[in-house]
Amino acid sequence: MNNVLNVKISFMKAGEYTKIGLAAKMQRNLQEMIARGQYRNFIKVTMKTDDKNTVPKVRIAVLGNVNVGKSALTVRYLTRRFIGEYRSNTDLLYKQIISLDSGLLDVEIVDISAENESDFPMEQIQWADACMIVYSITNRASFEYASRSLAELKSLQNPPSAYLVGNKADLDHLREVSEQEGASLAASHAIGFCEVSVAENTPSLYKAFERLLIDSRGRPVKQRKFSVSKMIGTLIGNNNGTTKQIPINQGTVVPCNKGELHKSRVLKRRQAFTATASL
Ligand SMILES: Nc1nc2c(ncn2[C@@H]2O[C@H](COP(=O)(O)OP(=O)(O)OP(=O)(O)O)[C@@H](O)[C@H]2O)c(=O)[nH]1
Repeated sequence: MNNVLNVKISFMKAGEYTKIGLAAKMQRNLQEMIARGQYRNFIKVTMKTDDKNTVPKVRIAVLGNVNVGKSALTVRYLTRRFIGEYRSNTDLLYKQIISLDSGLLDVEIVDISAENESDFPMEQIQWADACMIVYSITNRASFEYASRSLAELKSLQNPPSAYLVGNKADLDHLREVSEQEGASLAASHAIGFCEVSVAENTPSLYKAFERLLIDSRGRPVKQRKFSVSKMIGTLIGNNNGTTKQIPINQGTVVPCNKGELHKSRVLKRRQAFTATASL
């Protein structure tokens, strides 16, 4: 049995839909090969596109206090599924091509693990074009964290677009924050707001993400330190043992170790792309 299969394809002339379709087809074939046991440990598909023909990129940071449902919310948006438990203390980078009425968007979402309440994750916020601020309606401290985060955003010179989400609306009997308080906080920052239950699949969650994507597309492109490599990467199986794949449906997840992130890992991720797993 082969342990390693490394596949690299370059489509220089094909249109975006063709490239994405071909990459998805190749990914499916590879998954079948793994299922048949032909390759065990490590499979990588890299698709390079020419620089001129790229899908616009939008980066979203999902920010909120611990346990408010940031990971569940992000995965719900990307996969329409609810997954109850996630590893804490790990920032996760999700990549997915999303189709809006206005065209395709290459969306990257960082789900920021709020390890230390007093530390505002400035690096990730500066990286992002847009920010989804999440609190739990059952936890007042998380609402206060959201309020502080919005104040921090306001103080930035070029703040990302933002949207406020009150999660766990299904737990109304445990409610500590009224819907009116959420709406007022959002209104005071002139941003959108909705309450959702990620567990129960509230449709307004999708609209909230869409709003953020549309808002951030209308903003000037951020000047970034690092050039963008045009890559859709998929890595399935085990790699070096420091990161763990989270295979969820179709797409891409990059788990980033906390320590690494704090050393600008996310900002440098295009230079040192470590691991992606199929969503
Ligand atoms: N009842 C209910 N539980 C939810 C909902 N969303 C998330 N949860 C639960 O809340 C807990 C925390 O969810 P996570 O997605 O891990 O929260 P997080 O904000 O990413 O947590 P950290 O990574 O620790 O900061 C899990 O037990 C989820 O199952 C919801 O809408 N309703």
